[in-house]
Amino acid sequence: MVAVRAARSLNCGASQKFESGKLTLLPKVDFVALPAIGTGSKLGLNGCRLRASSLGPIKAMEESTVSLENGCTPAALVNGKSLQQIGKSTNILWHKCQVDKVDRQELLQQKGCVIWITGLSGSGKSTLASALSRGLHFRGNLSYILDGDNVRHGLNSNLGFKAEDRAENIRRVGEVAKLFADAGIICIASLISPYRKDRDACRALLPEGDFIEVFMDAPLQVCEARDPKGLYKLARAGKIKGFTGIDDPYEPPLNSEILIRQREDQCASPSEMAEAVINYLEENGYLQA
Ligand SMILES: Nc1ncnc2c1ncn2[C@@H]1O[C@H](COP(=O)(O)OS(=O)(=O)O)[C@@H](OP(=O)(O)O)[C@H]1O
Ligand SMILES: Nc1ncnc2c1ncn2[C@@H]1O[C@H](COP(=O)(O)OP(=O)(O)O)[C@@H](O)[C@H]1O
Repeated sequence: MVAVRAARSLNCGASQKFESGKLTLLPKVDFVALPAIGTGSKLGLNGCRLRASSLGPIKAMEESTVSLENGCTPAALVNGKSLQQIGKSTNILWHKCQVDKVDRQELLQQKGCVIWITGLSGSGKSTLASALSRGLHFRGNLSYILDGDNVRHGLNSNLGFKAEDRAENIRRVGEVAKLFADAGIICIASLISPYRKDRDACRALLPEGDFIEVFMDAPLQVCEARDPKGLYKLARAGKIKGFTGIDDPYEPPLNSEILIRQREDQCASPSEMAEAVINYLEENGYLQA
């Protein structure tokens, strides 16, 4: 069963768009020939035009003067803007770009947001992420998946599974997802993300509504019976310590935007789950600029 908060819920029957597990091919995006860029020229995708305000000549660099106090300490002001300290970074300045999120969204004809899929190992997070990305692609919407397993192959390869490492894993993915959303992309983050506090911190990074939490509500028995990687077996045998659901906690969301309830005898197909999320996005205006 799939329950969607603030949008209509979906039952398990197949729909036209996802008949027999297949996605209907919708018209693809057309690319137009790009004119030479200069003052007043416009370029776009799908007939979309950039806002005229974006197209003025771009200054290579604002004249910046950093005055030094006492010979070595940077002053608090650069061109009237104050330098900041963020965490361990001192004397940093936020640079604004002439092309902003609204411009990128107009180009892509969609709104950037984060679909955050959380649940136990084996609950179907990666399966949903993949079906969703495919469904969006065939509709002409740009998405990108940040999968926990995959991100741990690179950006987060220095992190393990202790609570602090999981928290840092989620924090980094939350920050990257925020950048993707700012790029106008529908970012699909698929991680166990077992702690409520860490997920809520990611939610707080984004504008209201742009963090859409999807809870894969599959009981441990269902996930353990699936055990596609054999990890539950190893955890039960004591060969993996601190495995989520076995000897490490999972805190389910209390109020996720979308709930996907899976039981042995009642399980929506991957394309039905994807359709529920796409419906939510459509009904909440994310699939148009
Ligand atoms: N101790 C322990 N606990 C849970 N999971 C473990 C563990 N060790 C390895 N794995 C594998 O790592 C995948 C989860 O990575 P995540 O980045 O999503 O985890 S977390 O959000 O930081 O908790 C997870 O992938 P999924 O099965 O796709 O969820 C597991 O394959
Ligand atoms: N809706 C579903 N119905 C039946 N099996 C599913 C469903 N979603 C996922 N599975 C199966 O469950 C297993 C775990 O799915 P996966 O997406 O890898 O989970 P996770 O990413 O949460 O670890 C896979 O073998 C997958 O084929």
